[in-house]
Amino acid sequence: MAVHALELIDIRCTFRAKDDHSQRYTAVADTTLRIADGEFVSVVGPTGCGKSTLLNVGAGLLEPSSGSVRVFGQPLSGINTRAGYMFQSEALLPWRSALDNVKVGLQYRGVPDAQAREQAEAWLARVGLAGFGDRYPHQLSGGMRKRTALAQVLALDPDIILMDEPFSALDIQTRQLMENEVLDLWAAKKKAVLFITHDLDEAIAMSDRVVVLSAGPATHPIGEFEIDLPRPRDVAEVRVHPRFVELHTQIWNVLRDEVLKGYAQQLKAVA
Ligand SMILES: Nc1ncnc2c1ncn2[C@@H]1O[C@H](COP(=O)(O)OP(=O)(O)OP(=O)(O)O)[C@@H](O)[C@H]1O
Repeated sequence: MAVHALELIDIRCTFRAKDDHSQRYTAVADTTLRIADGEFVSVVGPTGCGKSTLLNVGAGLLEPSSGSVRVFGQPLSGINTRAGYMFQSEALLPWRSALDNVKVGLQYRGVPDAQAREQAEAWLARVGLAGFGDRYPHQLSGGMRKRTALAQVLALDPDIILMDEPFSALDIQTRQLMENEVLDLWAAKKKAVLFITHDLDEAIAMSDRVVVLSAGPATHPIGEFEIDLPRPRDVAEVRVHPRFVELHTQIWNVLRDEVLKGYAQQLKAVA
């Protein structure tokens, strides 16, 4: 049997409720998610359902209340050192240049300075930022900052890439450019990717497989779809492919009720 890059097995995550610490809130329950080596898997679900919680479990940043995590067949304890993590929010150090931001992870790993510089420059060039290495984050556009963050993650050559709505803050054109760039980089190295998004179009355009989560509490997978669209893909062009439209309809049929439930819960929470 093939070894999976990442396995989340029978995961449950229970937190103390934010407003009343005597109460418990089970965000995720009965969730098993396996990602094969080289597979691109997206997880979609209504807002607040537990997508980031699952990603944090896979990154080793959050210990589940029960269940287990395996990385290339080995039980995970502590931080998942084989994974690189790209967040929704800005993760660049504002006082470091783009080049130094990409270098920092390599330096923590003990790569000598000259070599770290060379690798960081090569990665900045690969994400289209050759010549921008001396700019500070505030001197870069939102898309350029995302490219820098991407170079920062990929420079470490992780076997697993965890991405939590990395492009949600970008305008649609920049977002599609970045999505295509990620697909090109992924096709060259074929790492396992766990991609979290609430955007179903993005999930279908990028992935080999889309997993749909239920609304919370006790979020769990309620559908799983193989995305059998041809590759290489252009995320803008693939959206008009008849099979894309078919898959979108099938998945949306499963997701729609959960989105409505999630929305109703949000309204209740602010009432
Ligand atoms: N540390 C925590 N303590 C208490 N509750 C938490 C904690 N982390 C997450 N939660 C709750 O668990 C649920 C799932 O949160 P999570 O951030 O994983 O959802 P999400 O699907 O990623 O959300 P979004 O779509 O808004 O990004 C939410 O109700 C959240 O308030």
